[in-house]
Amino acid sequence: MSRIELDRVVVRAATPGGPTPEVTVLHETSLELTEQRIALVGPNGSGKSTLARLVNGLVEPTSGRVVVDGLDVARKGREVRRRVGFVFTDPTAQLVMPTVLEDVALSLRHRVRGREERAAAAREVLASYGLEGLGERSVHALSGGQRQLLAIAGVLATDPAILVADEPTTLLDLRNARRIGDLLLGIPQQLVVATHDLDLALRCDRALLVDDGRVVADGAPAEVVAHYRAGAS
Ligand SMILES: Nc1ncnc2c1ncn2[C@@H]1O[C@H](COP(=O)(O)OP(=O)(O)OP(=O)(O)O)[C@@H](O)[C@H]1O
Repeated sequence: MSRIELDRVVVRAATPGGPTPEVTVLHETSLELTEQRIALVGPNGSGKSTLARLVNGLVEPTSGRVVVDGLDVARKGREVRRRVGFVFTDPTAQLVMPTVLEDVALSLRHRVRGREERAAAAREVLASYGLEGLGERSVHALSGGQRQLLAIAGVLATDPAILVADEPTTLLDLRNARRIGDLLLGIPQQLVVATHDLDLALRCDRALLVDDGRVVADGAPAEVVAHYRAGAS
């Protein structure tokens, strides 16, 4: 299993024109994440996305270090991004090619050389996610559930060691949320998922409750979710 370490990480952001010149988005945080499935829960604006984005360098610490499988994210960003796949809430953020097949083929570009071989491999990927027959379609002509499935298929096709997902089920109906949740919980890679879907969090191995830029509870999901629910009632 992979290992994600945060060593005294602080994230501050400039707020030009705001009441203060900068805000602390994440107060000093040290963590070691070695479980297979880790959920980040907490209210809107608490810092879950920030924590998730630190793992692949989309957010840089103001101070402290983030280390992924021994690689310092600030120094080895490219290698880290190869190890860490990232899934966004809105899949259109990461579907960039005109058709479904081309999009998956793009994800396979480092692993499969040759146009024909890549197209064949992309078709296999689509079939394994139940998206066969949609290869020639525009990514914009898919349902929300199909689009999120395609985005995850594309990221997993790059063969990452870790998958970080930022609210991957927020835009989906119950059935698709469940389907995507089942898929994410079933992958062999380490999963870090920021989510408001407490059923999904409860099915993880560890949960962290983030509130106002601090990890305020950390441990077994049932306890952490109960703590979160008690605070919200
Ligand atoms: N670059 C930035 N500049 C200013 N403020 C920021 C910046 N990035 C994040 N913040 C603020 O930091 C806080 C945490 O944001 P973050 O997106 O991590 O929260 P979140 O828990 O993922 O929220 P949500 O559940 O609504 O997606 C928010 O108040 C946000 O406005």
